[in-house]
Amino acid sequence: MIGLYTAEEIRAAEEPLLAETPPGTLMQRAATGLATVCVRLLHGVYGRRVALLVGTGNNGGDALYAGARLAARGARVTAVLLDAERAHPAGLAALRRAGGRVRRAEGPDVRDLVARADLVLDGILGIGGSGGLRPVAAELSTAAAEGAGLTVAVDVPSGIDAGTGAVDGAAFPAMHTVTFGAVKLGLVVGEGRAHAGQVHLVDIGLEPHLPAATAHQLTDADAAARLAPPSATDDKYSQGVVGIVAGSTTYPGAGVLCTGAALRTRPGLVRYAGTAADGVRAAWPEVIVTDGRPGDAGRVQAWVVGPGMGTDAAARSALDEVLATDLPVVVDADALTLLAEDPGPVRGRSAPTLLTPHDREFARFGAEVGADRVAAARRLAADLGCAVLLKGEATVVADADGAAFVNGTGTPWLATAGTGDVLSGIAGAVLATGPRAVEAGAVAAHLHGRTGQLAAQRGPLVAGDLVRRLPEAVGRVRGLRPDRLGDSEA
Ligand SMILES: NC(=O)C1=CN([C@@H]2O[C@H](COP(=O)(O)OP(=O)(O)OC[C@H]3O[C@@H](n4cnc5c(N)ncnc54)[C@H](O)[C@@H]3O)[C@@H](O)[C@H]2O)[C@@H](O)CC1
Ligand SMILES: [K+]
Repeated sequence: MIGLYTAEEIRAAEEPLLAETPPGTLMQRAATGLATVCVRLLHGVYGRRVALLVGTGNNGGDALYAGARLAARGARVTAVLLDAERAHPAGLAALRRAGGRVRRAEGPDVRDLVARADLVLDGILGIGGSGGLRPVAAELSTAAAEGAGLTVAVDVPSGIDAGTGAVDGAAFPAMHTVTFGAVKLGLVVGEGRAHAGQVHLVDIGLEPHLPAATAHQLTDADAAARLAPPSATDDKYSQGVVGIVAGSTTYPGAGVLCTGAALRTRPGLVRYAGTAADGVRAAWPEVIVTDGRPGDAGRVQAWVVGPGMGTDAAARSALDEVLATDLPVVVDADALTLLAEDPGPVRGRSAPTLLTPHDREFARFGAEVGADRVAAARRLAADLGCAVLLKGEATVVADADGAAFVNGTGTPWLATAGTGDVLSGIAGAVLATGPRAVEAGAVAAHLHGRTGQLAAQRGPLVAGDLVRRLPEAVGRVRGLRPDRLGDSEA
């Protein structure tokens, strides 16, 4: 698992490391790593035009020292100082010694210089920044984005909150972020995720000083450990039997998709109970189907309740029946709408329980999600005493004790009808194998995202494509490199 940290946690870990190393050591490590990534991304350095956007803190120092290294290798480097009197003096001297040029941010030609660069390094603000970019910095960031060159953020894209990913005003839009010591939470969630682009982690020796992370991102290997194939001694009952209560005569498709996703994730045995029984039976002859109550379906190890089931009295009664069991439950869609009216039955549960709201469903429980998505998921989880999977571009899963996961897989093509029904089916299948609810949610989100990426390789996807591609996605998750940070390179 990849640990995700706030700016405060990073600063606390840096203190002892700074004390035990000669002055400037960490900045040199950071700048060396940064320059190395830039060389790789540029596919050669000689003659390339590099613009450094340099703020007043150590983040600007990192950019200046990295720029000096690139200049020494023949790049044409210009540092653009946002506050000429307060730029890192030793970094400036190093850049000048290496043949780099230095200029102020003011002037009509600066925008052009930035837009024409092959590489723009954002050293405006690091983890010491607060609030959005000031006007000149914002204008130059826009020029960088509109230009033809690579945009690379130093440590964090300037203007994002490193701990939450919130953007208050303007922020630097990076294609790549080279981050130091540990991955900051704000690089993988909320608006910060889109601004960070691909994240590259540079080791500066911080790891021994880092606390145990309270937020993580799963790798493929982590997810694969929860998606192990059946052993030789398994039978159809021993792999986690899933019960699905989803779909209705009005929305049979939700039942078909949710059931199919559970079946394709963990094809031991899936049972279905609900009024979409005919549709489910026709689509999935492998499933044991009843049009009666959940209790009529037979024994299961976990329930999924909600997608397309409606919100009438019969749906409420089915939800209450499922929640009254001592079995793990995934609560989704219509069941969330019902639950928001009276969350009592979830508060009293001791078995693993996972709620899977999107933002509007989340708000029905009393508060908007807001800019800090991890905090929002933690808050609702603590309030209800269960795990909460908050869907989004980077899905967040949090537990009542504060443990959180931020998903790193997926594609914007997943924003289409029925993909949520697929996610809850996957989550039910994983939950039936016995993990904590928060872990099941994290594995399900990871696999769902990977399946989306796989299906999107062939163009636009619909939810049924996800169900079809799930077995292949499970296989790929088992086989991929173990050290990937979502789509990013660690
Ligand atoms: N502490 C260390 O040992 C290391 C720090 N490193 C770098 O240092 C960075 C942190 O350095 P700093 O603590 O100097 O912080 P920053 O480089 O983030 O800069 C903070 C400065 O910016 C000003 N500022 C804050 N918000 C602003 C805004 N919205 N607009 C304009 N100015 C604003 C502050 O007044 C302060 O002077 C890290 O992100 C990393 O890049 C690395 O060199 C590795 C080692
Ligand atoms: K930066």
